[in-house]
Amino acid sequence: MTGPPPRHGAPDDLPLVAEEVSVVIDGRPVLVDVTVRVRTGEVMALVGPNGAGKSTLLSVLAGLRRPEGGDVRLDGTPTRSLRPRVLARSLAHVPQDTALDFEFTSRQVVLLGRHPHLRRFAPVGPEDERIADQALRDAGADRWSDQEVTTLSGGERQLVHIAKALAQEPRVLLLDEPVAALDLRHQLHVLRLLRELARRGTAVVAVLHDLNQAARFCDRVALLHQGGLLADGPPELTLTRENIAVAYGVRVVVRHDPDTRSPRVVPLDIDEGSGDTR
Ligand SMILES: Nc1ncnc2c1ncn2[C@@H]1O[C@H](COP(=O)(O)OP(=O)(O)OP(=O)(O)O)[C@@H](O)[C@H]1O
Repeated sequence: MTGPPPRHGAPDDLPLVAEEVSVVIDGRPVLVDVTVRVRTGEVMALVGPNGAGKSTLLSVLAGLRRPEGGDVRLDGTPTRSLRPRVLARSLAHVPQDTALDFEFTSRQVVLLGRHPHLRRFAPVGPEDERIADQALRDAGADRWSDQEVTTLSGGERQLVHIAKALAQEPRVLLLDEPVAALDLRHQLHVLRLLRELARRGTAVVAVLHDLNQAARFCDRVALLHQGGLLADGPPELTLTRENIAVAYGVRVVVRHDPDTRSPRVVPLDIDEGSGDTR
């Protein structure tokens, strides 16, 4: 496993903070006064209906989109004042769309994750290669190391992009639907990997659609609804029948699952007249 050694005793460490962030696209408010504090050693799920603003918020957190209002700070410094290369030494972002149209092998793509750490124009060295190979193994993508990424399946490509982010050895890891294209085994592999990264001191934020995965694998769930945070806290406090009805317009029951020891959301029916109908 790549990454920093386990860190203990810093539960209040907040490397990345977004304060009252607002985003307007084509005159329409997409995020409204959203405050998110990303904690070291924690896996945070970002959930919410389609179009709620999850990817937009993630790209704001990643410093890829400048918000119209509010501020994002990395270790207290506004991300807008950091050069992308400097930001990339601390923060990695795995986008939803991982399509690539250049003829790189998986290993070459993963080695790109080392570039923020290299001196300008310096080639990758043996240590970078070791870290990249370890990242490929950790992500479960080493089988395709020498295969061109344009020839990979969607799920294989997703794992390679996760490996690239691991090779960056970030303190903050942001992932947009990281398990969306993966089969059951690879979903579990990646979700367990995120937990292990958090245990070793990484701050992890993942956009997820599966509320039961969020409940089981995440310490905290932030529920976005119409561009605002409807709830933010431990899964059992955010994934309630009431919150889910408001956000998704779906009637559910929430049970305690004795096998996973976490809340389990069972959808019953669409609740006509409520939910995100923007
Ligand atoms: N470039 C853009 N131009 C116009 N509208 C946009 C643009 N980017 C985002 N939006 C709108 O902003 C809203 C939030 O989009 P976003 O992708 O953040 O949602 P999401 O919660 O990630 O959705 P999903 O679960 O479907 O991926 C949507 O209504 C979307 O149509």
